[in-house]
Amino acid sequence: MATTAASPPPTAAEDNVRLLLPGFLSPETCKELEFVHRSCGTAGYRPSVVSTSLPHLAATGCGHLLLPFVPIRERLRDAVESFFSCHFDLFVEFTGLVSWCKGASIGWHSDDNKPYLRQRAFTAVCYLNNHGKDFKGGLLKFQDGEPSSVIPVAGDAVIYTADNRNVHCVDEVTEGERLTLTLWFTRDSSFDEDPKLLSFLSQTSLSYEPADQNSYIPLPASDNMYWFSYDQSGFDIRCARMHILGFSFRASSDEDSKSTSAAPADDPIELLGKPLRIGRADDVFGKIFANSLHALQVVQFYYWKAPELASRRNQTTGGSETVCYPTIQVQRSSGTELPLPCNHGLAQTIFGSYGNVDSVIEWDDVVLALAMWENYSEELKRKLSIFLPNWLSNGTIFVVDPSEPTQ
Ligand SMILES: O=C(O)CCC(=O)C(=O)O
Ligand SMILES: [Fe+2]
Repeated sequence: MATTAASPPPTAAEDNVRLLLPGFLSPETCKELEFVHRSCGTAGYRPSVVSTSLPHLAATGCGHLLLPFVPIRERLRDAVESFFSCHFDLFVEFTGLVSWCKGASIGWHSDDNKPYLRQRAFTAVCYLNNHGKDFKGGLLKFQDGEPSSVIPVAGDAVIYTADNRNVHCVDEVTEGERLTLTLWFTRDSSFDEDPKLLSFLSQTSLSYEPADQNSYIPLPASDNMYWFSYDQSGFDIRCARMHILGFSFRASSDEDSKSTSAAPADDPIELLGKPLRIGRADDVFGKIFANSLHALQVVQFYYWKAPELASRRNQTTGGSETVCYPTIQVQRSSGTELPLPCNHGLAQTIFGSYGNVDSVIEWDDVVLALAMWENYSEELKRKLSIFLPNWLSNGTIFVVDPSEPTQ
């Protein structure tokens, strides 16, 4: 008589437990997500990590910046449901951009290994920049099965089960900033991220007036969320991101700069929530930004679009295209730099230096970037005003076909 032995638990080697998806995101999408993260990121949940979660975006006046994530979440969920054969079963539990900065690592673990993480069924990690070029270290390794390690390449994604068939670790990042988009999927609808996001969006993004700039100006969260601490020292992430690109925050007017030096604010960090300007060496840009995050978003946009701006400039000087620049003066003065506590050397060490940052900038390009950023934000806001009523009536976030009538 045949005996039926209890089957051993499946191992990673013999089951479909993970899949690498090369080139899942386009280079342009990686750059767009990098722009969002470097404009909006806050101190992460672990040391040496900066993160941008979707609820954070929705709660800080940047609900429109959720839009680039929507098709990616959908495509990743389809890929996970199809590979793990669990069609129409999954909800997104968490979506976030994560920077693993110098010193960041995580030891062997599975992603559902804590009582409060049991709801996680699958993980998806998309890499937004490149091992070797943008950072050193930071390989993803699995204890068992194939592929046994993943070398991050911009655009590649890896999907895996969140249980103990995928015990994994990330080697320490020794230089630069390793950027990922991480999602967890759950079968338990009570952990669905969408209702939380919709609740924030319905509080902040329901009214839409075309050309209302206030509707896309970011609102800073509490200052401590931007404090990156490292070995007894630290810096404000907003200042550090500006500094890495060669800019600094300046007082909003000469009057202000006098009062700033005469009567410094109790906590200078609070100045980052108030109107200010930006400068570079002896130059001060004439535009007054609503707060530091507004300025940072424009500077990061300028950095994202730098190659396009340079080629536009060449075309313009060649006479083939006329670009209308708004007039914004640049003053040559030492313009008071805000007295902010920012350990610049440490910021440079933690984030490394970015590629393709010119030491000399064309202020005309910053003016053009500002106009392009306004158009970009306006367009996303307009799209959100079409999508949001559909999302609210469905209770989920999905790509809406704009040609379909609103429900
Ligand atoms: O970023 C990766 O490669 C994996 C991240 C990870 O293991 C985690 O966040 O739990
Ligand atoms: Fe993990």
